[in-house]
Amino acid sequence: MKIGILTSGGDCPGLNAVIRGAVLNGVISHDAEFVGFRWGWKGVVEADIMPITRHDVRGLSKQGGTILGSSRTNPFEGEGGGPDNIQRTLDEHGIDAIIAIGGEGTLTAARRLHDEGGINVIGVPKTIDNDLAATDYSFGFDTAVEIATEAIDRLRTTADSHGRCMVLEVMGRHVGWIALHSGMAGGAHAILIPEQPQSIEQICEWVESVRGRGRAPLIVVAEGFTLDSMGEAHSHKGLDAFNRPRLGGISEQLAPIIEERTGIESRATVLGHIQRGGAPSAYDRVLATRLGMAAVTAVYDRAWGSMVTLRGTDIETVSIADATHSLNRVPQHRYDEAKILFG
Ligand SMILES: Nc1ncnc2c1ncn2[C@@H]1O[C@H](COP(=O)(O)OP(=O)(O)OP(=O)(O)O)[C@@H](O)[C@H]1O
Ligand SMILES: O=P(O)(O)OC[C@H]1O[C@](O)(CO)[C@@H](O)[C@@H]1O
Ligand SMILES: [Mg+2]
Repeated sequence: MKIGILTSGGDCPGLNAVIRGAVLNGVISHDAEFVGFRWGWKGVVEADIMPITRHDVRGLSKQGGTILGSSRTNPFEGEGGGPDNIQRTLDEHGIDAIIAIGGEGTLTAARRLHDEGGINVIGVPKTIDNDLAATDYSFGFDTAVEIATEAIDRLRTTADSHGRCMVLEVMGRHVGWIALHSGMAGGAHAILIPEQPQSIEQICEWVESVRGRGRAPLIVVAEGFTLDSMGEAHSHKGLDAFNRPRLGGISEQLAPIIEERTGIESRATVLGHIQRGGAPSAYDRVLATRLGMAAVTAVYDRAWGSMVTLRGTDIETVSIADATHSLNRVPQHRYDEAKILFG
């Protein structure tokens, strides 16, 4: 078989490890041939296709980013878009199946191409946010948490030196998993996540209680967090390619308010894309490699329209529809557990 691979949506440490896992399993176990679509669905729509050999994936599991490039192109748009045109392109290039590695948007597009046009697609979940349902963890999350935790550790020493309040902003558009895990790992005094709007009074109460014990307060906030007085998440950077607000900057809103209300000098740090760059952790390399290998097995099982997933310690297969109908949000009991440590 000839299998085409694409990476779409925001990049994520571990994408290259998925590609390597797929190619090695395909070549070794099935004598498969591989090509890559450049820049996500854009490469499918524009037939921008490159060969991927076993040689091309050498040493790739530790490499950040994606050798194929990524974008937020919609595969239903443009001259070569839509299931009929895409099937024609696949036929012209003798491609039997697509392995689509992406988040909820990419996988929804993959499901529609399969359901509406019969395209042979297998999905692989990727997101540093860990917001995809139907998989216990997604690769990239562990790496992002590690990077955010290191940032907390570093902010703590400078905060202590000046007696300041530090507000660290991490990614997490709809869910607060990165904030929750890095905040717990780094001993944050408050963790603010999209699932749990808070009042500014409550935040300042936590800050003052920390100062009362002679400590420098450290707050972790996810970019999608809202104060209970805000209608929607803070955004001042315009829209993304799919016309959604680009988030970021809530920490810069909070720090001056905290300073004004508590009198504690406060600083904001936006960690941004540092969380998505660089080498994946060992955990993410293993998870990504296993998912890539399993995606090829799913191709040979002709399990079209399904996604490979982590359940406990096993890699399983679910329908993409099941994986995309809801988000993996931080449940109440996990927040309540973390909250015992606030203030
Ligand atoms: N319902 C949909 N139908 C068709 N295409 C879609 C749909 N939702 C998203 N897409 C396309 O898939 C692209 C990738 O989706 P998106 O930008 O949300 O990234 P993602 O795969 O979810 O990864 P990330 O974790 O970065 O959000 C979108 O830019 C859009 O072009
Ligand atoms: O800056 P970009 O690449 O458009 O995307 C940023 C978004 O992508 C993510 O990193 C992953 O979905 C979000 O946390 C963030 O809001
Ligand atoms: Mg998305």
